[in-house]
Amino acid sequence: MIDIEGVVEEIIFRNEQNGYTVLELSTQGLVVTAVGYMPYVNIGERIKIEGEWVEHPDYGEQIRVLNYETLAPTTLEGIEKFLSSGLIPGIGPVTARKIVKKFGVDSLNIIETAPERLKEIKGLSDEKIKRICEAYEMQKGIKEVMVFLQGYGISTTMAIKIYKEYGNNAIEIIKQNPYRLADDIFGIGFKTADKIAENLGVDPHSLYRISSGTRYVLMQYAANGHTYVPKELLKKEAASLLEVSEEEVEDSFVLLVQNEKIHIETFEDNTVGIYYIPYYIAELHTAERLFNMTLMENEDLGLDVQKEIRNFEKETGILLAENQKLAVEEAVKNSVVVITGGPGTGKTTIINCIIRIFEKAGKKVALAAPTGRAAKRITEATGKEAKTIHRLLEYTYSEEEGKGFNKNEKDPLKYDVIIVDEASMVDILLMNALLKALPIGAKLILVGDADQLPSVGAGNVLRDIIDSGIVKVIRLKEIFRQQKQSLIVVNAHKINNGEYPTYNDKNSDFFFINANTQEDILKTILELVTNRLPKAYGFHPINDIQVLTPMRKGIIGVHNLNLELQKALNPHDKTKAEKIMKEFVFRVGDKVMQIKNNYKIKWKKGEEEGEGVFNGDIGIIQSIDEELQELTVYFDDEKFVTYDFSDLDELNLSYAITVHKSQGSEFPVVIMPITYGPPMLLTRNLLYTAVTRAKKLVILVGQEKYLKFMIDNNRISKRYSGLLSRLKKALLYVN
Ligand SMILES: Nc1ncnc2c1ncn2[C@@H]1O[C@H](COP(=O)(O)OP(=O)(O)OP(=O)(O)O)[C@@H](O)[C@H]1O
Repeated sequence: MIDIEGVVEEIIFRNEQNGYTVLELSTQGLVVTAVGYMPYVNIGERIKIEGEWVEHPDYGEQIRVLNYETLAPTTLEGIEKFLSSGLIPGIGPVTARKIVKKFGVDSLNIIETAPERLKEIKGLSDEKIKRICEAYEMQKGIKEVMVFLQGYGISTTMAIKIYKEYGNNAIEIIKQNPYRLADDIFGIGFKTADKIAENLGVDPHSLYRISSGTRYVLMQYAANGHTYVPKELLKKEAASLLEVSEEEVEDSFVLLVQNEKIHIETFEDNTVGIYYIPYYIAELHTAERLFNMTLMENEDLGLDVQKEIRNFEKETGILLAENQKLAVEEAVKNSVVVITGGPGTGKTTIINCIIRIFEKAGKKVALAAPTGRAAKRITEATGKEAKTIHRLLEYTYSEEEGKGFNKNEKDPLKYDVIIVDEASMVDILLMNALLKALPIGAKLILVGDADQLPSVGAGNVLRDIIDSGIVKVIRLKEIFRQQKQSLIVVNAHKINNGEYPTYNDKNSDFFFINANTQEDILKTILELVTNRLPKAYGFHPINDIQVLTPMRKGIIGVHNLNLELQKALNPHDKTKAEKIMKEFVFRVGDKVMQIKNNYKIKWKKGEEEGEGVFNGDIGIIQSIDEELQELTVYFDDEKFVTYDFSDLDELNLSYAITVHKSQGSEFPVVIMPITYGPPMLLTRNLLYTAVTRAKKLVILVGQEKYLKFMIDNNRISKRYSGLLSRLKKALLYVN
């Protein structure tokens, strides 16, 4: 065993995931190579290592590090290197040199204990000094977290996230309840938290561990769209995750009920479902509130609705079909209605007519949609500003109070009528929040397409409401768009009815290109995006064309398509900044998508500021700043959002996205590969959703037999949701 102290000259390699590092250490005039687990060692730092000499077949003699300790750098050169290594956002090589020139070997001490003295350096603003001090403090905290979590495969990025979430109490919080990591930190799963717990001495059979695991399984199910999990299934899954008996899992239910973490419900058919409590409350209240609304006396508008419809027809030149008129009348008559129909069936036209009538009657009307993109679209189509539901309800986040909506039962919305477009995307939590904020007597008009894939979040809200029979539902079937010329619309309806689409008519907007292998499909897609479509139609390859795919993996899976499309559309270029990630590179000009709801992240839109970027939001990378360790995205809804590098796992390239993630968005052109894959993915529902995302052109590429397979495959994956049965029960009660 040897002991060496030296200054880190160079990091030659680092595996961010497990901290394995190869570095060059200068010690007493010599430079030696050291390898081993040293996740948080940085250039310029002085370290003390313990290890042994080994002979590497290719690289020669090196030290295998068994233990290490970091010491603050002491030489001028070391301090300068350390400061400029990128560890402290805000300090680059120039600032580092200035600081060291001024304060010499005392530099780090001054940053730590007398930061106000940094003012003595020319060109450092107060704001920058504040940032430097915060970053210095933070990196010390992160280092502590890293050391504490050594050996659990926690990457530096994860440690930063943990520190940012819990601050200086991180270690204390983890010690108290390591399972919180799996709930709070995106990217840390139950297994990792469980390993930490084991090392902290948590008994594998303790109720504490088992109830944490059970709750985790429930949350996973919720993330996949279920509001509850059947009891037997939950027992099985939790027992297998935790490697304990199903009886032990069942025992944990008692504690979880006591602590108000879960709710156990026996349904009409005697099956038992277990809810994670927020979903139970949301479901229960949604059912209650909807039911109460249907009992509400309806106020007379004091207008002749028929006459108003005739006026609307005169002004727009559109003669409403009977069913459309009915939709308008029912919207006026009832306190809740659902208007559902496929593309081009006149939903927007009806919304326009409804807004007009209510506003003429002096009512205040709010228009909202679940996503920024959908809100923007309906704003353009109606000329009336639509908000996202989050904004309508004044979503806020604060450190003290956490996330929440300012608009709720205590401070309800000040509108008489709320129209929600793309209602199929509203999940149970959001529906509950919306209903909570409705003032007594207000009307709710839900407009959407119930045949789309259901919401990303938990629940089957729109379909359950429709199927329950509790509210008036108007189904629009007739297609009006462009005198039925658009094959996209005609084919969407055909697909939805289980018929095969027509395509490849000259000058039409729906094409199928045959390609037999996945390699050929990929080649064809690349050629279409980069060359054929821009040339033939003038479409912009990044802004206008969206590749959608059912799959995540494989040649035409979302990951590989993104790599290939990035190479073709936004290749490496010395003038464009880049940030290397684990499996790909982010580059200025890349199209990216947010892949989880982030309620805290700040955005700016002109003078306006706010928080929250949501799953499915798409934008373009505007800038990457290595020194500040930040990446800025310009989103479709004109918001600028700056991400800290440690939050970049919330973004993905989005030249290609999965059909699931495309819900609620529309694109001028949609291209989709059609090939073999798991039957649960190749469904009619999914094809219908993909096709209806396109406004101007659909191109399917692949084999026709799989297109047929999809249309014939009418399976709808089951969602465990209790809303339908609650609403039905309520209806029985009235009848
Ligand atoms: N009764 C009608 N007679 C003639 N044209 C109509 C009628 N209703 C709607 N349209 C026209 O059909 C087209 C599609 O209508 P609209 O945009 O309202 O449908 P939509 O259901 O909102 O479709 P999407 O959801 O696909 O946007 C529009 O051009 C509209 O003007």
